[in-house]
Amino acid sequence: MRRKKEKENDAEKVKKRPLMRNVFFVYQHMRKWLPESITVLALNTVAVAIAPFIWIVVPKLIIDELQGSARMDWIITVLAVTLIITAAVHFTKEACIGVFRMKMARIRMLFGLELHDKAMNLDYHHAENADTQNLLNRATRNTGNPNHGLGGVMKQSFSLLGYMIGFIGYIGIILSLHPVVLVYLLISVVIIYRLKSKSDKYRYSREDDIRPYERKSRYIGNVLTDFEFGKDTRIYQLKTMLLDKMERLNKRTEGVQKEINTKSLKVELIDTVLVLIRDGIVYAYITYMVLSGKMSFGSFILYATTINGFAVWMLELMRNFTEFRLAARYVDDYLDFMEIENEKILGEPSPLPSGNRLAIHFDNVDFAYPGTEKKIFESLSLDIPAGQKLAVVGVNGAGKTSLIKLLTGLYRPTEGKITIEGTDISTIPLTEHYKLFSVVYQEIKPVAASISENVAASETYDTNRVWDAVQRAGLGDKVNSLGRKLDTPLLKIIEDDGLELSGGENQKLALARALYKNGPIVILDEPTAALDPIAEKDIYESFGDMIDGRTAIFISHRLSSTKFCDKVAYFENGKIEEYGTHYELLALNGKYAHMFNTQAQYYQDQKVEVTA
Ligand SMILES: Nc1ncnc2c1ncn2[C@@H]1O[C@H](COP(=O)(O)OP(=O)(O)OP(=O)(O)O)[C@@H](O)[C@H]1O
Repeated sequence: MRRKKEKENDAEKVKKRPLMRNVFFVYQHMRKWLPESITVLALNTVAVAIAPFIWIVVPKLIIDELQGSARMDWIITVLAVTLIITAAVHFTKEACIGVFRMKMARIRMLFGLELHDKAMNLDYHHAENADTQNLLNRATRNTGNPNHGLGGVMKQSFSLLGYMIGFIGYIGIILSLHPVVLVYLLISVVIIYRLKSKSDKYRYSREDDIRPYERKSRYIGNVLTDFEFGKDTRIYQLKTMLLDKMERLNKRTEGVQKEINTKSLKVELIDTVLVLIRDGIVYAYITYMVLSGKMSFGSFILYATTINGFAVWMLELMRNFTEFRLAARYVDDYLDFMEIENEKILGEPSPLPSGNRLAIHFDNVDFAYPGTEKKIFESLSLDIPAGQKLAVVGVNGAGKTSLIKLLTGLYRPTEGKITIEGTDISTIPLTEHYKLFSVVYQEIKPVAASISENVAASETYDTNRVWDAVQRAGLGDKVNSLGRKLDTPLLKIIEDDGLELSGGENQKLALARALYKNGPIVILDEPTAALDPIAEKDIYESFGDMIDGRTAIFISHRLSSTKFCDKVAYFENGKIEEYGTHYELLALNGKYAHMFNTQAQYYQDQKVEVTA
């Protein structure tokens, strides 16, 4: 089973982008964003390539000179020049490391910004898709971890070219010793390298198995530490269940990691034995050459330091190269995410319908959520004339919120079309389309920013308009009672004195945001669920004023609220079962009337009980 999976993974790898393409992708961006980073890279390359040879060549020169004419002034000059060059090379390397580290951090941040921008602009259905979330997690490691993917390519490039040039220098010296020695050294290096890259490939493929465990475990970690889950986790004692789940996930992760480690340990062992044999043979050969008088003592020192340095150099080069290759492979994760395509608009882009009174038409719409079979809507048709206030009601799961998701463009119908003022919405670019709607959802999450910024959804805003929206949404008194008024920061997550609003206050804030946006189509999805009865009554009474003649859709389980709407559509299983005014539907005495009476009866019974 595992074999099969490994093969599948390998086959998938073959389909991946060429590694050099990934590397050039990183270099292109380095050049585009911070061209000086390439200069630093080049300087460091020269320093790295020169450094080891200074103290390989100079001892030979000095020993040969001592055994020959022994000119002290010559020796002192060589030593002085060598010391100056060593100091310059050392300083260049150190300075480059510091500067390059800063440049890399900046470039990773810029890659991160592009990633966030992409994530925010992805079609909404991706936000609910586990595969896309996995891709995003993998892509985020590229920008968050300096050793991984994009960061890894930059980091490993820093010394890699220097090591490669130095490698050529080593080859030249060893070739002058004996070509067979060079061939032998190279063969052993190739064997070790192949073993290591196989082990790295295995690691890469097995990390795919770990990822879902990590994601689930991270989710549980968030639930356990998130303020918002605090009540549920305590009252229902969810802690034990969640910790047990987390423990199981961590054990699975550990299991896979153990298999990966065992494999790389075996490779390390073979590597050590090969290095031992390799060095043993070469040292025996040069010792023999000196003893038989075929090599000077100076040359012995030269070759001994070369062979010694070569082994360390090769290991560094291989490690560097392997990590460079691996990092370049992981750049795929970033590109996979960045290359996710949004659905294209159909045909020529249409301009946004203009005006504040827009008619909406659902024309034979079919819809199933991506990756699911079940049709939520089948041949659904619905007309909402311009300026109409439509109440959408029905039991849980009837499709009310799905209707809104389709209208606002978060999902696209599988069949049929939705038009606004006759324009098929699938021909309107989404960023334009979103401008049409002022929506208040049942669940609202303010962001950690000031009240004004939350209302205006921007750092720049018109304070008078923000005040107006806040007051109309019924939040005026609350804001007036705060020391910093509209500038009060929300949430404690960033500011210590951040304000935590109650559920109902949050809903009023969402209402204020919708009023501020002033979109021509207003959608209220259970906007009063968390409001107290007085606030709810105030909102209903000012509903007409808030809507101000716009087309509005009002989803609510509180059927008394539908009285404020022109029409009511009663949904069941994705179909409109009943349609008419509130009073028409009551007179019909069907499902809507039954639901309404059930709710009303509950209140009447309470009244009777209290009177009794
Ligand atoms: N992202 C999704 N993927 C798959 N199915 C979904 C998704 N969101 C909702 N559904 C399914 O679509 C159906 C309709 O859900 P929808 O949220 O539209 O109902 P609703 O009428 O708004 O319910 P409620 O009154 O509880 O808010 C439900 O069966 C639900 O399970």
